[in-house]
Amino acid sequence: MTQDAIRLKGLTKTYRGTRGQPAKQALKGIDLSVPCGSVFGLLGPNGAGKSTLINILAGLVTKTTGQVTIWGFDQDLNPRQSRAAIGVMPQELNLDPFFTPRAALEVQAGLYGVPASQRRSDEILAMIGLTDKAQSYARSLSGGMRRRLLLGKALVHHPHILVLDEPTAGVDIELRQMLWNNVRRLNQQGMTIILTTHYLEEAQEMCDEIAIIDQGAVVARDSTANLLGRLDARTMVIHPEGPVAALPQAQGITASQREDGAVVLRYHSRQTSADQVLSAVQAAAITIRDVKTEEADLEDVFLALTRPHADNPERGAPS
Ligand SMILES: Nc1ncnc2c1ncn2[C@@H]1O[C@H](COP(=O)(O)OP(=O)(O)OP(=O)(O)O)[C@@H](O)[C@H]1O
Repeated sequence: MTQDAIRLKGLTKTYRGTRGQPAKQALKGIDLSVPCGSVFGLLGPNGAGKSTLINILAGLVTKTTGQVTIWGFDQDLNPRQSRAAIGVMPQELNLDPFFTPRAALEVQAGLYGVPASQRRSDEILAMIGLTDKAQSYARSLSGGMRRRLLLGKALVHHPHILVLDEPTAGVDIELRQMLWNNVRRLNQQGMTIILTTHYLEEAQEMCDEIAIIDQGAVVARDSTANLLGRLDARTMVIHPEGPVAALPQAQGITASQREDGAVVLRYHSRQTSADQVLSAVQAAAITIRDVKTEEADLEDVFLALTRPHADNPERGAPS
């Protein structure tokens, strides 16, 4: 299958105002495609519209206008097939406290019409590390175990696409690693993964492609590598051998000195090469004891794209 796992065209959502509140347009015409087999990150500040988007995909929120195609099925024309193609691990720990993990998986499989012969509850329990808790009440499970059970529930109907809404918010390192190992394995087996996260480092590490949403619109959508390449701000930090008489001076380079004596040189790699920066250092008669350069990370890109100020050159039309 070469087509997109998800395709959104002109997707809008306006929540009706309640109790005198004005209506809120949470999505303002989203065009977005998620390639099959990718790990796709959906990022954005609080209130950007990520949950609204995910809930529309999951069939939990009704869109206002636009077209949603999931695994080739138009959500309006083929609601059953499009729902069957996607599994969602929600943010909230909404589990029935009186169900055991095994029962929760079986009931969920029943809801999706998975015949008993095709259910894989034991396999899923093993994968999420809950085999020995299979018969315990959900209310006796720890927060981490509940989260794992939610992942299991999202997988009962063998979906092509797995959506994870803030899966690692507030979880410990062990659980985070377990989740990511599972996600990587599922992706290697061909599953398309869509995830929202507040941990940009995590998105940088996990996602091949990223869309950044801000105020209901896509402000960037690119491969993670390209997004990182977009910001060409560089910092070179030089630890000099001895005291510095004068800071380097050259066009395109902003030099400053830290309290520990290190000289910090900021430049843009598209205009100034590292070689030119080093020449300026030499010209200032600074002997280098140690040098390191720092590149922009996803956090820098994210801030540059979602900063609410008008003087934000990065914040242009979506690519
Ligand atoms: N049921 C609702 N009724 C009215 N407004 C809503 C409703 N749900 C969300 N909104 C508003 O729509 C906008 C987008 O919210 P949404 O929850 O989709 O954002 P988000 O990006 O998921 O944020 P967060 O990261 O904080 O979860 C916000 O302004 C929010 O207040």
